[in-house]
Amino acid sequence: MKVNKALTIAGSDSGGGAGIQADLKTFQELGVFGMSALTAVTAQNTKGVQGVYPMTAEAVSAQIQSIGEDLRPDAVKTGMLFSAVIIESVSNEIVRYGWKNVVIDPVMIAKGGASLLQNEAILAMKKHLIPLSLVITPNIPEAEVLTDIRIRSLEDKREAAKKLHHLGAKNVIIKGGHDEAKDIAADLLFDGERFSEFKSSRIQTANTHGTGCTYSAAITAGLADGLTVPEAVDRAKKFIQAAIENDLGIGSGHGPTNHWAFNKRKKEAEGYGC
Ligand SMILES: Nc1ncnc2c1ncn2[C@@H]1O[C@H](COP(=O)(O)OP(=O)(O)O)[C@@H](O)[C@H]1O
Ligand SMILES: Cc1ncc(COP(=O)(O)OP(=O)(O)O)c(N)n1
Repeated sequence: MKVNKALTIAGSDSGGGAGIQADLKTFQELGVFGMSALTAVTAQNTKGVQGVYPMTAEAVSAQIQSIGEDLRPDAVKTGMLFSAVIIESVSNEIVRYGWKNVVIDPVMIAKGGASLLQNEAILAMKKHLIPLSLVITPNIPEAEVLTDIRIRSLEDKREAAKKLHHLGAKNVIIKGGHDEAKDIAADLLFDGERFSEFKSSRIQTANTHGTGCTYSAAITAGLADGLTVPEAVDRAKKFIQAAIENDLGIGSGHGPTNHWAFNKRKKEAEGYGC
């Protein structure tokens, strides 16, 4: 049996809804063997982030090397990277191992407003990491910071996507979660030549903690499985839609999504449901 493997390089969310916990749950649900390199520990729950405790850049490199020297991932994603030195170490390791299926979720700010990336790290992300990406998945505020384009329309999104492609990302997905006035959650994909949109109905809920992490992890799992970028995005969109629609209703703030929902729905469709 061929086992497909995916690595997440990201921060820990003690509340389990975002970060490395969301990534590993998503990998598991999509049948991919999950591995992790921790960049920071956050004390976090559905109400917000109470503390951020970064790892040293050496510790991040050492974890990635342990995986690179032995288990060899089929796809890699990055999430919260926190500092310029961690970004440089991660970029160096990606180059060292020649990893190509690289998904960058340029995590900057948690839903409650806490900063998960230092301001001076943005330049390092643009210079060192984005050129190594097969896919980058910014939300609208992140795309605005990375491109200096104010995004108010589809045309603005297209301009921002082109600029991110110019920075070296082979495929750019600008996510529509923050377009709250629209009843459709539309994610725009640009592959350097063509634009396409992946759409779903917008669900009215406060329980969207970790949507970006879960979505980018699902794309990474798809790439590890050998799907093309559009195929991986299409499946990831269905995965996140099911996860938001069936939220767990736990915690008193922005609750987590439901990582079981996609497979539960699939099993029910196949006649295994109760
Ligand atoms: N309320 C919602 N209803 C349906 N889909 C959503 C909703 N909020 C976010 N999404 C989807 O979740 C994924 C993550 O998007 P987004 O929430 O913008 O990321 P982030 O967590 O990084 O801010 C995207 O596919 C987006 O379209
Ligand atoms: C440790 C950690 N990493 C990433 C995030 C951000 O997750 P995201 O999927 O963007 O969801 P929200 O924070 O916006 O709900 C995080 N919170 N913690």
